[in-house]
Amino acid sequence: MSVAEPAVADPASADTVATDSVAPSSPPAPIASETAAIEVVRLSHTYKKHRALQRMEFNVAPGEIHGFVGPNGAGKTTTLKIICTLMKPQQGAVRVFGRDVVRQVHAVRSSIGFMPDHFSMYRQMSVHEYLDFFGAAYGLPTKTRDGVIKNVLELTDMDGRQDDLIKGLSRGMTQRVGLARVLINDPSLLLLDEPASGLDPRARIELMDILRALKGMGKTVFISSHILSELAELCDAVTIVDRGTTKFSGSIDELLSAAAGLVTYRVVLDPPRDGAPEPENLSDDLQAIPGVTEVRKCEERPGWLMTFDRDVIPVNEILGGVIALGLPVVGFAEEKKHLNRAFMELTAGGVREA
Ligand SMILES: Nc1ncnc2c1ncn2[C@@H]1O[C@H](COP(=O)(O)OP(=O)(O)OP(=O)(O)O)[C@@H](O)[C@H]1O
Repeated sequence: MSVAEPAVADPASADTVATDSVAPSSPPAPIASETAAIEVVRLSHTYKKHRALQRMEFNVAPGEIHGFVGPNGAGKTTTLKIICTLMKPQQGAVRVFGRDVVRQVHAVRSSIGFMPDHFSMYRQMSVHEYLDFFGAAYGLPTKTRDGVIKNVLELTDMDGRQDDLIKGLSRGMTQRVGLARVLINDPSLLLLDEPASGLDPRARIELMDILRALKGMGKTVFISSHILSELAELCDAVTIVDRGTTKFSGSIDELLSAAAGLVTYRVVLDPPRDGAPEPENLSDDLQAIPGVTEVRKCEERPGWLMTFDRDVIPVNEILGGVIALGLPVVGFAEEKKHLNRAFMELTAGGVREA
């Protein structure tokens, strides 16, 4: 990593670093609030003879958390590397806050923080030494670095861990240090390639909470994953890609309506008093409600998952059917997990379950 030209990622992972940049002679012009955080326009990329991206097209609005989802080999990492200026677009254009990733590479780099899917850490360093190293690489003056490091450790819920050695950290903690690293230059846009991969459920939830807090600070978060359900609760919008093409790009609500009529609702019942068992045949009773196609117990949270086709039977009739059974209903809400079904329809490859 060069100090004068802070890399936004592990340079070793770059295939073709964009080098024909034009150094800005004056500070970049202010960004209009309506300018898209990311614009990908008819982006194509071929590795030797293998076409990885074919006229990929989508926009990311500023301030949103935007999921980038696709099966293995769909082209997510290639797209991310082009957005973060580690590779040049062969065809098409990419702009970050209105700035071209080839012609305005310095301005783009100063506005982004990229966390690759695999990144090497200096395992013998303490957390503070590691972040201080990257702070220096980003050109932060020595006297301000400690304050910045304190801030990014707070943001990533790592305060008090600055003296821990990186080699002793769990995978979840290591990911947080990686996130702290990309926050060092206070980027407006975070590009995160599969940040939740390999994390246990608790670490995933904690990571998602941190990303929500970063959104609350006005940052735009672009996050890739194989797993749509992992992002559904987090994201405002999602782009689904398969075999290098965009299959869907829009809000989660638009994705829901683009999906087939099949939906899953989670019904939560007031638990029986004094540890008494749930009513017998509960599953069969729910299954017997007209229009219900599948019933199963929710594994992660309390409640039962009921699947039905809302184009065939209105949601309120299903709820009416549950209440008519005399069950003490305390919750009835749509499960975003059935987005997986939309994903399966939109992609040929399918989704890897968490
Ligand atoms: N350096 C490379 N040389 C040749 N082919 C490559 C190279 N990098 C990626 N590819 C191929 O390009 C396609 C897109 O790969 P990419 O890594 O962008 O997909 P991805 O969606 O990130 O996949 P994954 O989720 O598995 O990381 C894949 O078929 C992949 O094998």
